[in-house]
Amino acid sequence: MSAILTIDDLTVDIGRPLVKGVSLELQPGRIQGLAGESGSGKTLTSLAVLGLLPRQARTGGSIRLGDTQILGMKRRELNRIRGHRVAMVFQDPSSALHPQLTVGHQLTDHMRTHLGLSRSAARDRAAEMLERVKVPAAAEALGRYPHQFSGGQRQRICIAIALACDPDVLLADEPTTALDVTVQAGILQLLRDLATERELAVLLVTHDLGVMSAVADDVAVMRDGRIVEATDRASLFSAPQHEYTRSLLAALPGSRLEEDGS
Ligand SMILES: Nc1ncnc2c1ncn2[C@@H]1O[C@H](COP(=O)(O)OP(=O)(O)OP(=O)(O)O)[C@@H](O)[C@H]1O
Repeated sequence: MSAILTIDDLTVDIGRPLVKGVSLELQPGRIQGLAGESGSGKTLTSLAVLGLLPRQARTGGSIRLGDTQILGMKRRELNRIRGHRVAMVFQDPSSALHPQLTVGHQLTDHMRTHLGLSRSAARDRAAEMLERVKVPAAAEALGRYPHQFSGGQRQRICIAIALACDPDVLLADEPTTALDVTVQAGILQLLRDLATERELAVLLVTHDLGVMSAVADDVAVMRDGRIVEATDRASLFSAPQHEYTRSLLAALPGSRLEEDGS
């Protein structure tokens, strides 16, 4: 299958080299995990895809969406791609939503801008999207404000907004880290289902290999700006090749228990 997004030998330098030759391919319907400890360059890699790096950042290599080179694209051109063909979900759903605008307003604004839908068509689609991400009482939910929802429901709303314009690629940066453990699994399952049914290519950035083991098809492990290991999920967890990957796996709660024999 051909890649929808291809990152090739990406470098990011902000006063010093921070991403040092990262290559990744995202395929439709698959979740590509990007793991590694804090500061390894995961977020800078996803920000580069969105063209959201700080102005002083110098980049090298290429990022192609289909056949289009998007690294170094002008802001105006990127705005058309961002939110429409490439969408994003961040760690903290509370700060991603505007507190003083209803959920319906935020969902429909986005669709009207990118898809040119009429007010009523956008509203119908917004209700459908909320239903799909399993926000209860979707039609009434459109008239409510973000603070009237739980953290997990807010993240579902962010996912609905991200997917409202039917993007090809979803970048999810620590999408469950800010959430209660009890709701994390539901959000991950939702991402898994959406990737499959919408042929969505997902880049899932997280430091948590437990999250990776739940949903990623493929996992790349980053350390100090480089990918040190990239393989399918089963191989990574059953036969990690790199010492650093093994140390990350050993830090997972389940493996500690196994080592203790308890
Ligand atoms: N605007 C910036 N200016 C200078 N250095 C930066 C900037 N943004 C990030 N860095 C540095 O780049 C490195 C990689 O950061 P990045 O946020 O990509 O890591 P990460 O793997 O996503 O970690 P985390 O999980 O903590 O977000 C870190 O050393 C960080 O301090």
